[in-house]
Amino acid sequence: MAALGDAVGAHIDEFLLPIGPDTGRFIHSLILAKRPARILELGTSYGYSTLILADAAREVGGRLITMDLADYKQAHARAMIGRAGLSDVVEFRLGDAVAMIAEDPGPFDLVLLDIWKDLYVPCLDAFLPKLSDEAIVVADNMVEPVTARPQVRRYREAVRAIPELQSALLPIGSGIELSVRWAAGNAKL
Ligand SMILES: C[S@@+](CC[C@H](N)C(=O)[O-])C[C@H]1O[C@@H](n2cnc3c(N)ncnc32)[C@H](O)[C@@H]1O
Repeated sequence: MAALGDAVGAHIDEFLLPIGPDTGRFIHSLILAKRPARILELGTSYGYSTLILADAAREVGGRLITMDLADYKQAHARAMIGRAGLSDVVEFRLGDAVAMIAEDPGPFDLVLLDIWKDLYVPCLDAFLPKLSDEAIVVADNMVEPVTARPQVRRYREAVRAIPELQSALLPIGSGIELSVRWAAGNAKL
């Protein structure tokens, strides 16, 4: 079994690893309800979650920026988005997400964090100053896979230590941490 784990680890980049249908349905509903204007996806991969985010973004007149390091994955995702007639909703950005977030002026109204798990905290640090008031951050893989738990635990600790973010772990799909930015001065608080 250990050998199988090592073999999977060596080829992890080739697997699909999508958010799955439950998390997909949840985020789709969230977008229809909150109507974010500017959505950021960290981890395009082959476009499973990109299609869901883009479909919801189109319904509410929003735009999606999606980032990934792998050109061959984004090429596939771009083709799928084209076939779905969603190309005008999505902007594909290729490169290191942490660097590309730093270059973007923001604001971000909804973020899907589904990149390699050691990058969750660096990505959080990069997009935190660019979140709009009441922005939502959905971070995937809080429960599964088990091998990612030490890294996602560090993310949960980091996100819960930020006073302007209210956070909860939801048992949806692979486990998601849902955080909302409630800044001081928000009349709803
Ligand atoms: C779990 S997959 C994303 C799955 C996708 N959200 C879905 O539901 O189909 C994580 C992705 O993060 C990408 N990635 C890893 N390191 C990155 C980095 N430094 N910058 C941008 N993307 C990166 C990988 O290429 C991989 O496609």
